[in-house]
Amino acid sequence: MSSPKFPNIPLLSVDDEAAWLRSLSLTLKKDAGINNVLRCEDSREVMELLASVQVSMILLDLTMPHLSGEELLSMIVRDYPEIPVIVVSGVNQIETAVRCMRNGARDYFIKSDDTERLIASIERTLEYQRLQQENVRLKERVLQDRLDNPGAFAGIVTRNRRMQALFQYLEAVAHSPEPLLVTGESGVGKELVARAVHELRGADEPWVAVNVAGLDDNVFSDTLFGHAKGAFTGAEQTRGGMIAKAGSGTLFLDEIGDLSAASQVKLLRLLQEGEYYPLGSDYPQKLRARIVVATNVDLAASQAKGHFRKDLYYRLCAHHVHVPSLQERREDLPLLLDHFFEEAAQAMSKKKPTPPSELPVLLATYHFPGNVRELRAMVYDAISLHESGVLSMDSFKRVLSEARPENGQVSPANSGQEAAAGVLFSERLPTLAENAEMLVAEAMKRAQGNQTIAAGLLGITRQALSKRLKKLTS
Ligand SMILES: Nc1ncnc2c1ncn2[C@@H]1O[C@H](COP(=O)(O)OP(=O)(O)OP(=O)(O)O)[C@@H](O)[C@H]1O
Repeated sequence: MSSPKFPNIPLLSVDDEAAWLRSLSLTLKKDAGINNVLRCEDSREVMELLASVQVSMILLDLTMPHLSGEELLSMIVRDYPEIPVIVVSGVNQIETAVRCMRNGARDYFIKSDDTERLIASIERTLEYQRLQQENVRLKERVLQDRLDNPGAFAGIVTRNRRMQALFQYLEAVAHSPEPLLVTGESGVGKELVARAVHELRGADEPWVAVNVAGLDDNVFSDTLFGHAKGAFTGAEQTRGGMIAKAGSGTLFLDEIGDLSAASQVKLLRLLQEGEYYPLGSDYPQKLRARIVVATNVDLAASQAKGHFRKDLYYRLCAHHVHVPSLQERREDLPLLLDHFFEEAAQAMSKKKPTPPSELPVLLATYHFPGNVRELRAMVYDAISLHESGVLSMDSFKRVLSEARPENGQVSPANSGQEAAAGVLFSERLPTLAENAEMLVAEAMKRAQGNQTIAAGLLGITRQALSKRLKKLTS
């Protein structure tokens, strides 16, 4: 099977020496995996070629008959200023190098130099171009405020602005070869996001998900890389491993923040080298799949504390999206509720029930530590108990009251920090009656005027709340 072209837009190498062109192409392929190179031996043909073919960069010799490299450089910079030109010349003169750089060359190398520096410069240029293209695509998307492929996100129910912006970003980076890091609290929909990216890249390719939390290093290696027959006692069959299974599709590594230190080294090597050895095999295999990783751990903090490798962290967050918690996108609650009512009723072959109108109000007072997954579980529980008529709110109320801490403190729906920080008192301590008044007002606000829900938040009966409200207004 022929390996995919890299980079997807070809490099153009211009030199009158055919043997040099051939040897440079071989070196680029062997040492940098660059296998998409156009060669041109006649400098007079370059401008015509550029008019018909798109190239990502030009490697240009200087000493050539008919049209010299310096003359050609000026013409390229004038007509195609966006194409970077790296001069690769036999001329070892500082003045020539300075002149070329002044005239618009991006870099200058002597043919007798070792090729490592040249390759590093080509890689930097390609990376710079990739980021530029990504930037342009992002700008276009933000300006147009639309999605090219909304179908890929059909499974993610939302009308939140941040989620829409996240979808636009994902469309811009979907085809990048670099890994994608998806972070967010547990149950926010990270795997759904990863699947949407897979969809964007062409869902016909395989999707392979591996939860790496708690895998010891041997199991991690065997799961991902596979092994040759007889690699260890009990290895009676060859195992292809998950990377091979993912082919050119997506390899989703969940809970990456919990990856063991030894496995972090292996993952880093895989990403750096783009290939791996199945255990007991001497034949390297190519990584072709897109790697998408997810975690609810704060990886930046984790690497700062030394729990997660810094180099791997930077490699993984080439592209990064953070999925906001459900609490940060409360406007999605009614939509998600409706979606899960439909889904659960269908799964249990029941008629979709009519939910009481106070239900979204009640749920809006809750902080949902388990995010969308928790909401989904609540709905499924309620539907399983439901017989007919209007849906009962009992199962929802039970979860909410169980979530209330023993000391009666209510976890605020819109500010986790408030509870942690406690109440700040001014110099004059408010009286108990004043405090009670403030609490009642806050509960009524959060319950959007619904007395049953407000009473639940305050841990008193509806009648007791009603009495207090009457007192306040009398
Ligand atoms: N926006 C959404 N629309 C519809 N369903 C959703 C949405 N977000 C999450 N879900 C559902 O919630 C559940 C949890 O989602 P998912 O597994 O993607 O979360 P996660 O962030 O990957 O969780 P974890 O951190 O535990 O791995 C799934 O059943 C998923 O289908």
